[in-house]
Amino acid sequence: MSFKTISSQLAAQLDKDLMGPEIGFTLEQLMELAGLSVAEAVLKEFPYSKSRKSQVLVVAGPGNNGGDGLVCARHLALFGFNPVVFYPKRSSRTQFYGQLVNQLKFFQIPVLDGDDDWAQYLNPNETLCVVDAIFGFSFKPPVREPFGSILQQLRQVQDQLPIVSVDIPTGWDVDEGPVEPNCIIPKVLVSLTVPKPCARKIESLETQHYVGGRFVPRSFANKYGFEPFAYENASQVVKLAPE
Ligand SMILES: NC(=O)C1=CN([C@@H]2O[C@H](COP(=O)(O)OP(=O)(O)OC[C@H]3O[C@@H](n4cnc5c(N)ncnc54)[C@H](OP(=O)(O)O)[C@@H]3O)[C@@H](O)[C@H]2O)[C@@H](O)CC1
Ligand SMILES: [K+]
Repeated sequence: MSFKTISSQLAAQLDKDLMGPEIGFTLEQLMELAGLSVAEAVLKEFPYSKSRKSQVLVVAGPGNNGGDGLVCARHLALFGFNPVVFYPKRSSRTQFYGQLVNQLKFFQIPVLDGDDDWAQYLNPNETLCVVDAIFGFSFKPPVREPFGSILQQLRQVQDQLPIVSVDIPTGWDVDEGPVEPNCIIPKVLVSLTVPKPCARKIESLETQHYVGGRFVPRSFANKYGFEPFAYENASQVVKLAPE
């Protein structure tokens, strides 16, 4: 396997390091770059064109993975797509999520909550892809509602409606991969900063693998045991060659 991975524990440690006193990134900075990188991966895999449908459904979870989705939706709108955000569980953990929702309203991007009819957007004739920003590296199985039934509905349409997973395919064990039955299989995985071990379980024929979250220098990458990824020019994502 040509790409290095780091465990979920080390990923959380890397996150803490980046936002610690020495380096001092804010969560908002990292989330902005993470969300932008996912939007760029969507643009590369599903090029937006005047004629083709351009609706993208972003399903956002209650944590920072969800926050990445809220940021991604805003950049998708700027890229010319028509995003719709389904945000069923809004944790009031940080007031920043509320600001991200205000920005979506500012862009007139619909933000659906738990009792809206979100499934109407699972129509492959209207929607280009679904961004899975439900859970990232803090997912602990088994899935708790309402996300179990949400994942079931995504699984049912995934062959017609491609899923783009942010950092971790939701429902997969971060280190072991799809251990639970009936996991989703994303068409695109955008690993953030560095792939986690579950990324080894994607099948390159089925899933295109990008790395995004371009915010660490070589020295920091090496400290965590990986080489910086070969981003081109100003691009915020790099596509990893299929194995
Ligand atoms: N440097 C980086 O890499 C950057 C990382 N970033 C992003 O942060 C992500 C990690 O974010 P995170 O730590 O907030 O956790 P995340 O995965 O969103 O989920 C936690 C939430 O899910 C919930 N939950 C958990 N299990 C559940 C279950 N079975 N069933 C139901 N609910 C469950 C849990 O609820 P709780 O268990 O607390 O009640 C909590 O609310 C990371 O993957 C990347 O995308 C970028 O933003 C910035 C740069
Ligand atoms: K995800």
